[in-house]
Amino acid sequence: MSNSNRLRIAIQKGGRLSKDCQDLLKQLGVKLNLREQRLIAHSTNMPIDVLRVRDDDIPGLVMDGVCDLGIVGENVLVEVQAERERQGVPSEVNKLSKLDFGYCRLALAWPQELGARDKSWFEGKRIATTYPEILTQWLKREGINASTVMLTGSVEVAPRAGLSDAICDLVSTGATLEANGLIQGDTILESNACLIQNKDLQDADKLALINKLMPRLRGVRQAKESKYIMLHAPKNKLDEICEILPGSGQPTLLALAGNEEYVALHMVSSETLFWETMEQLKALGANSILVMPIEKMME
Ligand SMILES: Nc1ncnc2c1ncn2[C@@H]1O[C@H](COP(=O)(O)OP(=O)(O)OP(=O)(O)O)[C@@H](O)[C@H]1O
Ligand SMILES: O=P(O)(O)OC[C@H]1O[C@H](OP(=O)(O)OP(=O)(O)O)[C@H](O)[C@@H]1O
Ligand SMILES: [Mg+2]
Repeated sequence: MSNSNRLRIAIQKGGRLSKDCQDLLKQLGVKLNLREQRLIAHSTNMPIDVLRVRDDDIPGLVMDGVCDLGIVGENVLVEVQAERERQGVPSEVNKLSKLDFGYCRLALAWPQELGARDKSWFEGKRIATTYPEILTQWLKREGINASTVMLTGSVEVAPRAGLSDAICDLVSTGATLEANGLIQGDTILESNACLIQNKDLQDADKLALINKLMPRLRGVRQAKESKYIMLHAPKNKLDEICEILPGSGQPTLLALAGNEEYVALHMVSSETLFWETMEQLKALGANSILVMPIEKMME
């Protein structure tokens, strides 16, 4: 168990998730004294310490109570959980929230020159992966008898190097597969970054701090999805204009100095305005249409 009375959060030190994690903590109002080489960063305005580690270590640190919270890809979380379950080691965590970054999928791929293949082709083949537990479970579910070759990096070069017949690796844009002459097959897991909590956490002060941060997290996410919309609308077309604005329950209407026919309409929309909607608004006589980002929200 963490013996510090400061909330300990594990994040990835370097790599795909580290910048998003640091940005998220900043948006939550956590000020950090980050020094590149340091393992621990202390918050200067909250009783929080941030541990910067390899992403593979994050689930275990949270499961074992070394850290109270962690931000990690679901792919790594599921892999570590499966490995621990097989070994009979505690593997539960509370998943507090899925986050809106780190989206990728774990997919099968094979050399392009083989052309289209179905699942049965994998029978008896060697598949290189960093995720042997997830892959083995999938192969079992599908009734495919194939062997896994564990590689911690450069999985995409394994077929060319003669280490395997196919791979099972993370894909986002597909550029890595393409650059290595591989075709993407079945997706076996979709993943986002997520926020996890040690399931035995009982310290009242730490729980209170988490309860303070969670509404902020929801507020950050809601703000990202919402827009503040302002426009000038002809009074006689207000109903039609409101009808095409997404989520315009109770817009604010303001008089325009020296203009009896128009009003200013302000509203928070739960989604952005597409160009097509803006063109429709314009056709109804609206003008000065502004769509602005919202930084924070609290309802
Ligand atoms: N191409 C991608 N696009 C978006 N997210 C990705 C992508 N590749 C990986 N991720 C997510 O980011 C996480 C970290 O990826 P990264 O490549 O930095 O890991 P790593 O090389 O294992 O780093 P570490 O040194 O921390 O072990 C992955 O586990 C996954 O959840
Ligand atoms: O489909 P793409 O957009 O090309 O992304 C997929 C690649 O991204 C990840 O690696 P990363 O670039 O993070 O480097 P790493 O292999 O050193 O971890 C992943 O392991 C793939 O190799
Ligand atoms: Mg890693």
